[in-house]
Amino acid sequence: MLPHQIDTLISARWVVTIDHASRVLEHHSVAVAGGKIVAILPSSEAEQRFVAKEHITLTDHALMPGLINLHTHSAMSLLRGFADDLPLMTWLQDHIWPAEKQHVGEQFVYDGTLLAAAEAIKSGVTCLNDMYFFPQPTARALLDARLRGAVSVNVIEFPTQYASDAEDYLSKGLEAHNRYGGEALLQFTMAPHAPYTISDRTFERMVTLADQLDMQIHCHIHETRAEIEGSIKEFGVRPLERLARLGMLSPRLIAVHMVHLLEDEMAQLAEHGVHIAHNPSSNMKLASGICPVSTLHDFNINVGLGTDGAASNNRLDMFTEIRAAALLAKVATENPEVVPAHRALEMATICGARALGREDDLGSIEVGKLADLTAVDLSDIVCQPCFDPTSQLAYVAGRENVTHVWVQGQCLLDNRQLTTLDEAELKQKARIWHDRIAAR
Ligand SMILES: CSC[C@H]1O[C@@H](n2cnc3c(O)ncnc32)[C@H](O)[C@@H]1O
Ligand SMILES: [Zn+2]
Repeated sequence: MLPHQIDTLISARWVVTIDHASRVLEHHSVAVAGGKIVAILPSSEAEQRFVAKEHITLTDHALMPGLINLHTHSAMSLLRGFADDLPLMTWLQDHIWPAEKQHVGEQFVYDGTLLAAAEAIKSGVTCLNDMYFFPQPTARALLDARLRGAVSVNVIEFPTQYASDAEDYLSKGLEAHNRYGGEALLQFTMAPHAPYTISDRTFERMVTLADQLDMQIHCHIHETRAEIEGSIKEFGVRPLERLARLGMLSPRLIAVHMVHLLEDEMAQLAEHGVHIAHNPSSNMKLASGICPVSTLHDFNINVGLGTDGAASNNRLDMFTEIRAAALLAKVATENPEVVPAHRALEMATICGARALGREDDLGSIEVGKLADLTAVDLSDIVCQPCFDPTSQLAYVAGRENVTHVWVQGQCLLDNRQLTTLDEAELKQKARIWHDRIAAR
Protein backbone atom coordinates (compact mmCIF):
# COMPACT_ATOMS: atom_id res chain seq x y z
CA MET A 1 0.00 0.00 0.00
CA LEU A 2 1.31 3.49 -0.91
CA PRO A 3 1.87 5.80 2.05
CA HIS A 4 -0.77 8.52 2.58
CA GLN A 5 0.16 12.17 2.25
CA ILE A 6 -0.61 14.11 5.43
CA ASP A 7 0.30 17.52 6.83
CA THR A 8 1.75 16.62 10.22
CA LEU A 9 2.77 13.48 12.07
CA ILE A 10 3.23 13.89 15.82
CA SER A 11 4.95 10.98 17.56
CA ALA A 12 4.81 11.10 21.34
CA ARG A 13 5.99 9.04 24.31
CA TRP A 14 2.40 9.12 25.60
CA VAL A 15 -0.89 10.07 23.98
CA VAL A 16 -3.41 10.88 26.72
CA THR A 17 -6.52 10.65 24.58
CA ILE A 18 -9.34 11.55 27.05
CA ASP A 19 -11.51 9.31 24.85
CA HIS A 20 -14.47 7.24 26.15
CA ALA A 21 -12.14 4.42 27.22
CA SER A 22 -9.71 6.90 28.89
CA ARG A 23 -6.89 5.36 26.82
CA VAL A 24 -3.30 6.40 27.43
CA LEU A 25 -1.25 5.14 24.50
CA GLU A 26 2.52 4.65 24.66
CA HIS A 27 4.81 5.37 21.71
CA HIS A 28 1.92 6.37 19.46
CA SER A 29 1.59 8.90 16.66
CA VAL A 30 -1.21 11.24 15.71
CA ALA A 31 -1.61 11.94 11.98
CA VAL A 32 -3.09 15.31 11.04
CA ALA A 33 -4.46 16.39 7.65
CA GLY A 34 -6.71 19.31 6.75
CA GLY A 35 -6.77 20.42 10.40
CA LYS A 36 -8.22 17.10 11.59
CA ILE A 37 -6.94 13.97 13.28
CA VAL A 38 -6.95 11.26 10.58
CA ALA A 39 -5.20 8.41 12.41
CA ILE A 40 -3.81 7.37 15.80
CA LEU A 41 -1.44 4.44 15.56
CA PRO A 42 1.75 2.92 17.00
CA SER A 43 4.74 5.06 16.03
CA SER A 44 6.48 1.96 14.66
CA GLU A 45 3.78 1.74 11.93
CA ALA A 46 3.23 5.44 11.36
CA GLU A 47 6.23 6.14 9.17
CA GLN A 48 5.34 3.33 6.77
CA ARG A 49 1.74 4.44 6.47
CA PHE A 50 2.22 8.19 6.16
CA VAL A 51 4.35 10.71 4.34
CA ALA A 52 4.11 13.91 6.33
CA LYS A 53 5.14 17.43 5.36
CA GLU A 54 6.34 17.70 8.95
CA HIS A 55 7.18 14.99 11.47
CA ILE A 56 7.52 16.07 15.12
CA THR A 57 9.02 13.62 17.56
CA LEU A 58 8.21 14.26 21.21
CA THR A 59 10.42 11.73 22.99
CA ASP A 60 9.52 12.55 26.60
CA HIS A 61 6.18 14.27 26.14
CA ALA A 62 2.54 13.64 26.83
CA LEU A 63 0.33 14.70 23.94
CA MET A 64 -3.11 15.66 25.20
CA PRO A 65 -6.21 17.40 23.83
CA GLY A 66 -5.84 21.19 23.93
CA LEU A 67 -7.14 22.68 27.17
CA ILE A 68 -10.49 24.46 27.04
CA ASN A 69 -10.87 27.48 29.30
CA LEU A 70 -14.62 27.51 29.86
CA HIS A 71 -14.85 30.97 31.43
CA THR A 72 -12.67 34.02 31.07
CA HIS A 73 -12.69 37.75 30.44
CA SER A 74 -9.67 37.86 28.13
CA ALA A 75 -9.12 41.60 27.85
CA MET A 76 -8.98 41.89 31.65
CA SER A 77 -5.40 40.63 31.36
CA LEU A 78 -4.58 44.36 31.27
CA LEU A 79 -6.11 44.69 34.77
CA ARG A 80 -4.06 41.85 36.28
CA GLY A 81 -3.22 42.79 39.87
CA PHE A 82 -5.14 46.06 39.62
CA ALA A 83 -7.29 45.32 42.69
CA ASP A 84 -6.52 42.31 44.86
CA ASP A 85 -7.79 40.69 48.05
CA LEU A 86 -11.36 41.98 48.00
CA PRO A 87 -14.83 40.39 48.02
CA LEU A 88 -16.63 40.29 44.66
CA MET A 89 -19.01 43.25 44.95
CA THR A 90 -16.41 45.63 46.47
CA TRP A 91 -13.94 44.48 43.82
CA LEU A 92 -16.44 45.09 41.00
CA GLN A 93 -18.25 48.22 42.18
CA ASP A 94 -15.38 50.17 43.77
CA HIS A 95 -12.48 49.13 41.53
CA ILE A 96 -13.13 47.15 38.34
CA TRP A 97 -16.25 48.84 36.96
CA PRO A 98 -14.80 52.36 37.48
CA ALA A 99 -11.54 51.27 35.79
CA GLU A 100 -13.47 49.68 32.92
CA LYS A 101 -15.50 52.89 32.56
CA GLN A 102 -12.30 54.88 32.21
CA HIS A 103 -10.20 52.62 30.03
CA VAL A 104 -12.14 49.95 28.17
CA GLY A 105 -12.53 50.66 24.48
CA GLU A 106 -11.80 48.90 21.17
CA GLN A 107 -8.01 49.18 21.49
CA PHE A 108 -7.98 48.05 25.14
CA VAL A 109 -10.01 44.97 24.21
CA TYR A 110 -7.90 44.12 21.17
CA ASP A 111 -4.58 44.52 23.04
CA GLY A 112 -5.84 42.79 26.20
CA THR A 113 -7.31 39.85 24.28
CA LEU A 114 -4.09 39.41 22.32
CA LEU A 115 -2.10 39.43 25.58
CA ALA A 116 -4.47 36.83 27.04
CA ALA A 117 -4.23 34.75 23.85
CA ALA A 118 -0.43 34.65 24.20
CA GLU A 119 -0.75 33.52 27.82
CA ALA A 120 -3.39 30.95 26.86
CA ILE A 121 -1.28 29.45 24.09
CA LYS A 122 1.83 29.30 26.29
CA SER A 123 -0.32 27.54 28.91
CA GLY A 124 -1.62 24.81 26.57
CA VAL A 125 -5.06 26.32 25.94
CA THR A 126 -6.53 25.86 22.47
CA CYS A 127 -10.03 27.24 23.07
CA LEU A 128 -11.40 29.87 25.43
CA ASN A 129 -14.92 30.92 26.28
CA ASP A 130 -14.79 34.71 26.55
CA MET A 131 -17.23 37.19 28.09
CA TYR A 132 -16.41 40.84 27.57
CA PHE A 133 -17.35 44.13 25.97
CA PHE A 134 -16.49 44.88 22.29
CA PRO A 135 -16.83 41.47 20.61
CA GLN A 136 -15.43 42.70 17.29
CA PRO A 137 -11.90 43.48 18.53
CA THR A 138 -12.11 40.29 20.63
CA ALA A 139 -12.82 38.30 17.47
CA ARG A 140 -10.05 40.08 15.56
CA ALA A 141 -7.50 39.35 18.29
CA LEU A 142 -8.43 35.65 18.46
CA LEU A 143 -8.23 35.38 14.67
CA ASP A 144 -4.85 37.16 14.60
CA ALA A 145 -3.56 34.73 17.23
CA ARG A 146 -5.23 31.82 15.36
CA LEU A 147 -6.69 30.73 18.72
CA ARG A 148 -10.13 29.13 18.93
CA GLY A 149 -12.69 30.96 21.01
CA ALA A 150 -16.30 31.63 21.87
CA VAL A 151 -17.00 35.36 21.65
CA SER A 152 -19.84 36.89 23.66
CA VAL A 153 -22.94 38.77 22.64
CA ASN A 154 -22.79 40.30 26.10
CA VAL A 155 -25.22 42.44 28.07
CA ILE A 156 -24.83 44.17 31.43
CA GLU A 157 -27.73 46.50 32.13
CA PHE A 158 -25.95 49.74 32.81
CA PRO A 159 -24.44 52.12 30.28
CA THR A 160 -20.75 51.65 29.49
CA GLN A 161 -18.33 52.99 26.90
CA TYR A 162 -19.45 50.04 24.77
CA ALA A 163 -23.26 50.33 24.83
CA SER A 164 -26.08 52.36 26.34
CA ASP A 165 -28.85 49.84 27.12
CA ALA A 166 -29.84 46.21 26.54
CA GLU A 167 -31.03 46.87 22.97
CA ASP A 168 -27.75 48.58 22.13
CA TYR A 169 -25.66 45.75 23.65
CA LEU A 170 -27.67 43.19 21.70
CA SER A 171 -27.53 45.00 18.38
CA LYS A 172 -23.75 45.47 18.71
CA GLY A 173 -23.26 41.84 19.68
CA LEU A 174 -25.41 40.63 16.81
CA GLU A 175 -23.50 42.85 14.40
CA ALA A 176 -20.27 41.12 15.55
CA HIS A 177 -21.95 37.75 15.09
CA ASN A 178 -23.03 38.70 11.55
CA ARG A 179 -19.52 39.76 10.70
CA TYR A 180 -17.49 36.96 12.31
CA GLY A 181 -20.01 34.14 12.80
CA GLY A 182 -18.75 32.28 9.73
CA GLU A 183 -15.15 31.98 10.98
CA ALA A 184 -14.13 28.37 11.61
CA LEU A 185 -12.18 29.29 14.76
CA LEU A 186 -15.02 31.27 16.32
CA GLN A 187 -18.42 30.63 17.80
CA PHE A 188 -20.67 33.08 19.62
CA THR A 189 -22.55 32.81 22.90
CA MET A 190 -25.38 34.87 24.36
CA ALA A 191 -23.84 36.30 27.54
CA PRO A 192 -26.15 38.00 30.04
CA HIS A 193 -23.68 39.09 32.75
CA ALA A 194 -25.49 37.92 35.93
CA PRO A 195 -28.93 37.82 37.60
CA TYR A 196 -28.11 41.02 39.56
CA THR A 197 -27.37 43.05 36.41
CA ILE A 198 -29.98 41.70 33.97
CA SER A 199 -33.76 42.28 33.91
CA ASP A 200 -36.38 39.56 33.37
CA ARG A 201 -37.26 40.98 29.97
CA THR A 202 -33.66 40.89 28.77
CA PHE A 203 -33.12 37.32 29.99
CA GLU A 204 -36.24 36.25 28.04
CA ARG A 205 -35.05 38.09 24.96
CA MET A 206 -31.63 36.42 25.14
CA VAL A 207 -33.12 32.94 25.57
CA THR A 208 -35.20 33.50 22.42
CA LEU A 209 -32.19 34.79 20.48
CA ALA A 210 -30.04 31.87 21.63
CA ASP A 211 -32.69 29.45 20.35
CA GLN A 212 -33.06 31.29 17.05
CA LEU A 213 -29.31 31.55 16.45
CA ASP A 214 -28.40 28.19 18.00
CA MET A 215 -26.00 29.66 20.58
CA GLN A 216 -24.97 28.59 24.07
CA ILE A 217 -25.78 30.99 26.92
CA HIS A 218 -22.92 32.10 29.19
CA CYS A 219 -23.88 33.67 32.53
CA HIS A 220 -22.41 34.18 36.05
CA ILE A 221 -24.85 32.55 38.51
CA HIS A 222 -24.81 31.94 42.29
CA GLU A 223 -21.29 33.27 42.71
CA THR A 224 -21.75 34.67 46.22
CA ARG A 225 -24.15 34.43 49.17
CA ALA A 226 -24.82 38.18 48.76
CA GLU A 227 -26.13 37.55 45.21
CA ILE A 228 -28.65 35.02 46.58
CA GLU A 229 -29.73 37.25 49.46
CA GLY A 230 -30.15 40.20 47.07
CA SER A 231 -32.36 38.14 44.75
CA ILE A 232 -34.58 36.96 47.60
CA LYS A 233 -35.01 40.58 48.70
CA GLU A 234 -35.74 41.92 45.20
CA PHE A 235 -37.58 39.02 43.53
CA GLY A 236 -38.70 36.83 46.46
CA VAL A 237 -36.78 33.81 45.11
CA ARG A 238 -33.20 32.60 44.71
CA PRO A 239 -31.55 33.52 41.37
CA LEU A 240 -31.77 29.98 39.96
CA GLU A 241 -35.52 29.78 40.59
CA ARG A 242 -35.97 33.16 38.90
CA LEU A 243 -33.93 31.98 35.90
CA ALA A 244 -35.89 28.71 35.75
CA ARG A 245 -39.13 30.71 35.49
CA LEU A 246 -37.61 32.78 32.67
CA GLY A 247 -36.75 29.66 30.63
CA MET A 248 -32.99 29.97 31.09
CA LEU A 249 -32.38 26.38 32.23
CA SER A 250 -31.50 24.09 29.33
CA PRO A 251 -28.46 22.34 27.79
CA ARG A 252 -27.66 25.72 26.22
CA LEU A 253 -26.77 27.21 29.59
CA ILE A 254 -23.15 27.41 30.81
CA ALA A 255 -23.70 28.52 34.39
CA VAL A 256 -20.52 30.11 35.68
CA HIS A 257 -19.48 29.60 39.33
CA MET A 258 -22.53 27.92 40.95
CA VAL A 259 -20.81 28.09 44.31
CA HIS A 260 -23.89 28.13 46.53
CA LEU A 261 -26.36 25.37 45.68
CA LEU A 262 -29.10 23.41 47.45
CA GLU A 263 -29.68 19.70 46.70
CA ASP A 264 -32.99 20.51 44.97
CA GLU A 265 -31.22 23.03 42.75
CA MET A 266 -28.65 20.45 41.69
CA ALA A 267 -31.47 18.07 40.80
CA GLN A 268 -33.05 20.89 38.77
CA LEU A 269 -29.76 21.59 36.94
CA ALA A 270 -29.37 17.87 36.14
CA GLU A 271 -32.96 17.63 34.92
CA HIS A 272 -32.40 20.49 32.46
CA GLY A 273 -28.93 19.42 31.30
CA VAL A 274 -27.28 22.67 32.43
CA HIS A 275 -23.45 22.82 32.21
CA ILE A 276 -21.28 24.43 34.88
CA ALA A 277 -18.04 26.38 34.52
CA HIS A 278 -16.09 25.92 37.74
CA ASN A 279 -13.41 28.55 38.50
CA PRO A 280 -11.64 27.31 41.62
CA SER A 281 -8.87 29.93 41.84
CA SER A 282 -11.18 32.90 41.30
CA ASN A 283 -13.64 31.51 43.87
CA MET A 284 -10.82 31.04 46.38
CA LYS A 285 -9.22 34.45 45.78
CA LEU A 286 -12.52 36.37 46.05
CA ALA A 287 -13.46 34.07 48.97
CA SER A 288 -16.78 33.37 47.24
CA GLY A 289 -17.00 29.79 48.55
CA ILE A 290 -16.53 26.28 47.16
CA CYS A 291 -18.53 24.91 44.22
CA PRO A 292 -19.81 21.43 45.25
CA VAL A 293 -18.20 19.67 42.27
CA SER A 294 -18.28 16.18 43.73
CA THR A 295 -22.06 16.33 44.37
CA LEU A 296 -22.59 17.84 40.91
CA HIS A 297 -20.76 14.82 39.51
CA ASP A 298 -23.02 12.52 41.55
CA PHE A 299 -25.94 14.21 39.77
CA ASN A 300 -24.20 13.60 36.41
CA ILE A 301 -23.93 17.33 35.75
CA ASN A 302 -21.26 18.33 33.25
CA VAL A 303 -18.63 20.53 34.94
CA GLY A 304 -15.88 22.23 32.93
CA LEU A 305 -13.09 24.46 34.20
CA GLY A 306 -12.30 28.13 33.76
CA THR A 307 -9.80 30.67 34.99
CA ASP A 308 -12.16 33.68 35.13
CA GLY A 309 -10.36 36.91 34.22
CA ALA A 310 -6.76 37.78 35.07
CA ALA A 311 -8.07 40.54 37.36
CA SER A 312 -9.56 37.99 39.77
CA ASN A 313 -7.27 34.96 39.39
CA ASN A 314 -4.57 36.37 38.50
CA ARG A 315 -3.25 33.65 36.15
CA LEU A 316 -4.85 32.33 32.98
CA ASP A 317 -3.33 28.95 33.76
CA MET A 318 -5.53 25.90 33.30
CA PHE A 319 -2.92 23.58 34.87
CA THR A 320 -3.38 25.52 38.12
CA GLU A 321 -7.17 25.14 37.78
CA ILE A 322 -6.91 21.38 37.14
CA ARG A 323 -4.88 20.87 40.31
CA ALA A 324 -7.02 23.30 42.33
CA ALA A 325 -10.27 21.63 41.21
CA ALA A 326 -9.03 18.22 42.28
CA LEU A 327 -7.61 19.38 45.62
CA LEU A 328 -10.52 21.66 46.51
CA ALA A 329 -13.10 18.93 45.88
CA LYS A 330 -11.14 16.52 48.10
CA VAL A 331 -10.77 18.93 51.01
CA ALA A 332 -14.40 20.09 50.74
CA THR A 333 -15.68 16.51 51.04
CA GLU A 334 -12.85 15.15 53.20
CA ASN A 335 -12.68 12.39 50.58
CA PRO A 336 -9.48 11.95 48.52
CA GLU A 337 -11.27 9.74 45.99
CA VAL A 338 -13.40 12.51 44.47
CA VAL A 339 -12.19 14.30 41.31
CA PRO A 340 -9.29 11.91 40.62
CA ALA A 341 -6.53 12.97 38.20
CA HIS A 342 -8.18 11.71 35.02
CA ARG A 343 -11.51 13.32 35.91
CA ALA A 344 -9.74 16.66 36.49
CA LEU A 345 -8.15 16.42 33.01
CA GLU A 346 -11.56 15.60 31.52
CA MET A 347 -13.01 18.70 33.17
CA ALA A 348 -10.36 20.83 31.41
CA THR A 349 -10.93 19.22 28.00
CA ILE A 350 -13.93 17.12 26.98
CA CYS A 351 -16.28 18.63 29.60
CA GLY A 352 -15.51 22.13 28.29
CA ALA A 353 -16.12 20.93 24.73
CA ARG A 354 -19.47 19.43 25.77
CA ALA A 355 -20.53 22.66 27.49
CA LEU A 356 -19.78 24.62 24.32
CA GLY A 357 -21.84 22.13 22.27
CA ARG A 358 -18.63 20.92 20.59
CA GLU A 359 -18.19 17.39 21.95
CA ASP A 360 -18.31 15.98 18.41
CA ASP A 361 -15.23 17.85 17.19
CA LEU A 362 -13.23 19.02 20.24
CA GLY A 363 -12.01 17.89 23.66
CA SER A 364 -10.33 14.54 23.00
CA ILE A 365 -7.79 12.92 20.69
CA GLU A 366 -9.97 10.81 18.42
CA VAL A 367 -10.02 10.22 14.68
CA GLY A 368 -12.29 12.74 12.96
CA LYS A 369 -11.93 15.42 15.63
CA LEU A 370 -10.15 18.72 15.05
CA ALA A 371 -6.41 18.68 15.69
CA ASP A 372 -6.40 20.96 18.77
CA LEU A 373 -3.47 19.47 20.68
CA THR A 374 -1.07 20.28 23.50
CA ALA A 375 2.32 18.67 24.17
CA VAL A 376 3.78 18.66 27.68
CA ASP A 377 7.42 17.76 28.26
CA LEU A 378 7.64 15.42 31.26
CA SER A 379 11.44 15.02 31.13
CA ASP A 380 12.16 17.77 33.66
CA ILE A 381 13.74 16.68 36.93
CA VAL A 382 10.68 17.91 38.85
CA CYS A 383 8.52 15.42 36.93
CA GLN A 384 10.62 12.34 37.87
CA PRO A 385 9.85 9.53 38.21
CA CYS A 386 6.79 9.14 36.02
CA PHE A 387 4.61 6.15 36.92
CA ASP A 388 1.53 7.59 35.28
CA PRO A 389 1.41 10.52 32.81
CA THR A 390 -2.19 11.29 33.79
CA SER A 391 -1.14 11.82 37.40
CA GLN A 392 1.84 13.88 36.22
CA LEU A 393 -0.36 16.16 34.07
CA ALA A 394 -2.89 16.74 36.84
CA TYR A 395 -0.63 17.10 39.85
CA VAL A 396 2.94 17.82 38.78
CA ALA A 397 3.33 19.47 35.38
CA GLY A 398 2.66 23.15 34.96
CA ARG A 399 2.31 25.49 32.05
CA GLU A 400 6.10 25.91 32.02
CA ASN A 401 6.28 22.33 30.73
CA VAL A 402 4.08 23.05 27.69
CA THR A 403 6.22 22.93 24.54
CA HIS A 404 3.83 22.70 21.58
CA VAL A 405 0.27 23.74 20.84
CA TRP A 406 -1.74 23.13 17.66
CA VAL A 407 -5.12 24.59 16.79
CA GLN A 408 -6.87 22.97 13.86
CA GLY A 409 -3.50 21.50 12.86
CA GLN A 410 -1.67 24.83 12.88
CA CYS A 411 1.27 25.02 15.27
CA LEU A 412 0.84 28.10 17.53
CA LEU A 413 3.59 27.16 19.99
CA ASP A 414 6.70 25.54 18.60
CA ASN A 415 9.27 24.46 21.17
CA ARG A 416 7.93 27.11 23.58
CA GLN A 417 8.03 29.84 20.91
CA LEU A 418 4.84 31.64 19.87
CA THR A 419 4.45 31.43 16.10
CA THR A 420 1.57 33.84 15.51
CA LEU A 421 2.30 36.52 18.11
CA ASP A 422 5.23 38.80 18.86
CA GLU A 423 6.01 38.52 22.56
CA ALA A 424 8.20 41.64 22.74
CA GLU A 425 5.51 43.74 21.09
CA LEU A 426 2.85 42.41 23.47
CA LYS A 427 5.02 43.23 26.50
CA GLN A 428 5.56 46.75 25.20
CA LYS A 429 1.78 47.25 24.76
CA ALA A 430 1.14 45.90 28.28
CA ARG A 431 3.65 48.44 29.64
CA ILE A 432 1.92 51.30 27.82
CA TRP A 433 -1.48 50.25 29.21
CA HIS A 434 -0.01 49.84 32.69
CA ASP A 435 1.36 53.38 32.64
CA ARG A 436 -1.92 54.79 31.37
CA ILE A 437 -4.01 52.94 33.99
CA ALA A 438 -1.60 53.60 36.87
CA ALA A 439 -1.51 57.34 36.07
CA ARG A 440 -5.22 57.79 36.91
C1 LIG B 1 -20.35 42.08 30.45
S1 LIG B 1 -18.62 41.94 30.33
C2 LIG B 1 -18.15 41.08 31.78
C3 LIG B 1 -18.21 41.86 33.06
O1 LIG B 1 -17.99 40.92 34.10
C4 LIG B 1 -17.11 41.46 35.04
N1 LIG B 1 -16.53 40.38 35.83
C5 LIG B 1 -15.29 39.91 35.80
N2 LIG B 1 -15.15 38.89 36.68
C6 LIG B 1 -16.36 38.71 37.24
C7 LIG B 1 -16.86 37.82 38.19
O2 LIG B 1 -16.12 36.89 38.77
N3 LIG B 1 -18.15 37.93 38.56
C8 LIG B 1 -18.95 38.86 38.02
N4 LIG B 1 -18.52 39.74 37.11
C9 LIG B 1 -17.25 39.66 36.72
C10 LIG B 1 -16.16 42.24 34.21
O3 LIG B 1 -15.41 43.13 34.98
C11 LIG B 1 -17.09 42.90 33.21
O4 LIG B 1 -17.61 44.08 33.73
ZN1 LIG C 1 -16.31 35.89 35.31
